[in-house]
Amino acid sequence: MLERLLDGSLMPHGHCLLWREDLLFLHLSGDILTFVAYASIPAALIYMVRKRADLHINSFFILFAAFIAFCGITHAISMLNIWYGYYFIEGLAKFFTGIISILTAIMFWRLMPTIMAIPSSKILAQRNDELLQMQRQLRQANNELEKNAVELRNLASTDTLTGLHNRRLILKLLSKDLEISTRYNRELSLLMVDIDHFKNINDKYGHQMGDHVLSLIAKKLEDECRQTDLVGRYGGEEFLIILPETNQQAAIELAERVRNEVNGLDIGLSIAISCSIGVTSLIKGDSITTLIKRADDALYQAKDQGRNRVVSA
Ligand SMILES: Nc1nc2c(ncn2[C@@H]2O[C@H](COP(=O)(O)OP(=O)(O)OP(=O)(O)O)[C@@H](O)[C@H]2O)c(=O)[nH]1
Repeated sequence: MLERLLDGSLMPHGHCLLWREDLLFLHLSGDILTFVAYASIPAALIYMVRKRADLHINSFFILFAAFIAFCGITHAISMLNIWYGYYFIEGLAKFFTGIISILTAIMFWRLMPTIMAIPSSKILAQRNDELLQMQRQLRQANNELEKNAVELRNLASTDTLTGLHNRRLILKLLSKDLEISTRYNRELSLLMVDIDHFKNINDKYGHQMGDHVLSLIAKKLEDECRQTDLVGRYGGEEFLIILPETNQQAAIELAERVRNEVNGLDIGLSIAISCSIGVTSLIKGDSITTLIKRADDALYQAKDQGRNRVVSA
């Protein structure tokens, strides 16, 4: 075998293409088309890699571009060798193409798990649907949470029996009004309303009737006040009315009207309903504690003087 190689009988005879034009055309056109394609594919791959730097298989695409480029070069040289004899250069190009092909094949197989893990467009569409559904559910849950939060806020600030502001909120509002009135030197008055002998109603007619009377009186207080006045339930049968921009005289007049209306309530009970009211107005240097204390003291005096009356501090 070695002797046959050395004596020259195994050496190829060259590309004479049998001296036929049709074969020449066939080979040439095939090589030209392949060369054009092999030149444009690496350009497309490099363009893609530059635009999609986020893809983690970009090193494979670069190697693949080099592999295609070398294949193109081999085809180009084989065209030249139809007329010339650059067989060494062609052999060299084929050799490097072979090496780069092997590297590409190895890298391709190594990347196979990564490529297989890329989800198909069908799976992506399915996941997208799932995400959209989750988003809808989250939005719905969020709406319910917001609704609950509003309800909780109302519960935290509203007295459930009467629907008035509860003690926490009315004190907070009073503190705010006090601050504003003090700063801008405005008038502010306060009524402390307490139902007289309320215990008797509970004792005689039961707690449920007591609740009913409480809510009727609460409604009456609200009806008698202006929109800008603030009515709250301060304790069991005790109410606080904040009267912004109201002087003592106007507050006493309102208190008398309220007392009269409550006294005139006809609930069909044998016990007459009445209330006592302590009135006070803001004076310089007042704090929420001194203001409430004065209203409370006035209320105490009203009770002391026989109830169903208004006392101003
Ligand atoms: N039905 C009902 N009763 C309540 C509520 N909160 C407090 N009370 C009752 O209100 C009554 C208050 O009684 P007292 O503090 O003795 O006062 P009073 O009977 O109104 O007498 P004076 O205030 O002195 O005129 C008690 O019997 C409490 O149980 C409530 O939410 N519903």
